Amino acid sequence: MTNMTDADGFPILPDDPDTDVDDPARAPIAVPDYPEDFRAGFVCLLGRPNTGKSTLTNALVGTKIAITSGRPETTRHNVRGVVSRPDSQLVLVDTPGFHRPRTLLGKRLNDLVRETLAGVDVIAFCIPAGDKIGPGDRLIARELADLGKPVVAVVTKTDTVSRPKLAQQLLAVSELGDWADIVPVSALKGEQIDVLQEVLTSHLPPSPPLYPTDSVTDEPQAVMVGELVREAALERLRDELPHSLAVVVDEIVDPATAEHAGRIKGTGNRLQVRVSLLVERDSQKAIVIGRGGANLKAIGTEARRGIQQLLGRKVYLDLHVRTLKDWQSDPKALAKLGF
Ligand SMILES: Nc1nc2c(ncn2[C@@H]2O[C@H](COP(=O)(O)OP(=O)(O)OP(=O)(O)O)[C@@H](O)[C@H]2O)c(=O)[nH]1
Repeated sequence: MTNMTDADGFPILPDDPDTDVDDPARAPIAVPDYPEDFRAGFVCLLGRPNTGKSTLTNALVGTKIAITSGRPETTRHNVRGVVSRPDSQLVLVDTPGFHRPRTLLGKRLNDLVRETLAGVDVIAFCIPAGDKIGPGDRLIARELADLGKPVVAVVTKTDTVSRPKLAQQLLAVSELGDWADIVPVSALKGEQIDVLQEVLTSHLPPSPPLYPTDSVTDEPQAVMVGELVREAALERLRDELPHSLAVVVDEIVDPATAEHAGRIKGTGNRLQVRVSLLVERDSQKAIVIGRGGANLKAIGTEARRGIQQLLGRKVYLDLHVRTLKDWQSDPKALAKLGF
């Protein structure tokens, strides 16, 4: 390594002819010194909806970055978290659930999953300890067998079953495919998380760190803010609006640095966050707003709490409900929403 450093004190790395410059995610970044045997790479958490992928991502990274909820299919973005340790860096890609395409949105999600898998070093296939292995799991196992990548079978939610049941499930999972390893974990209780970290890291290639070693996620702040709002909305609306809700962060204005400082009266130095909740029909708009605005108020309160925790400062959250007709089946609308 060279002794030259940039303005922030990071060493400036020499050009590396082996670097795949076409893939920005693989390009080395300037980082403080790292050991020669450092390992780094991407891991993708995969599994049917509701198998605990988001919760496990959060447990591995140690900070809330992916959304979780009791409802299936809540993860629409590939949220990445970075686990940095002295000898390794694990970049987590939390994928949307694998499911049969219903709307165009469903189809896009599956394409996204396959695209994601092509670029990772190791795959973690999540199967809950208490769920019977079904056709969905077999479908995923078949797809994974052809990839030629190491797959670690992760038996999740071990706190929900007895020891004998867990032993049975481990046996059933071992018969489902040819796994590099099988690791039982409870993300909720924090059990075996370190073991899973070790096992996943063992499948990473030798590589310099891929991200600054202090970063938790590479998701733009706005996406994380949007996910927190969507999580709060899904929790509040339960069965009323399963899949027709999208969230767009219109604007995040910091009065301390913005040119038009203090645009909203009475909000002081709070960060001003404007978010639109998009529904497909006007009737759904009424549901989101609720009687006397009760739903919107509750969603705002819950989301603001999460955003303040995430950003570590007071936030003024401005929520709008808008109708964008049939957004789930409109490719232009989908592209605009980042799908
Ligand atoms: N008891 C228990 N519950 C868990 C555990 N991990 C996740 N859960 C619960 O299982 C449900 C689904 O978890 P998620 O992490 O949202 O699952 P997911 O696979 O990311 O779901 P999708 O985003 O729909 O694909 C939530 O209610 C979690 O609280 C665990 O270790 N133990």
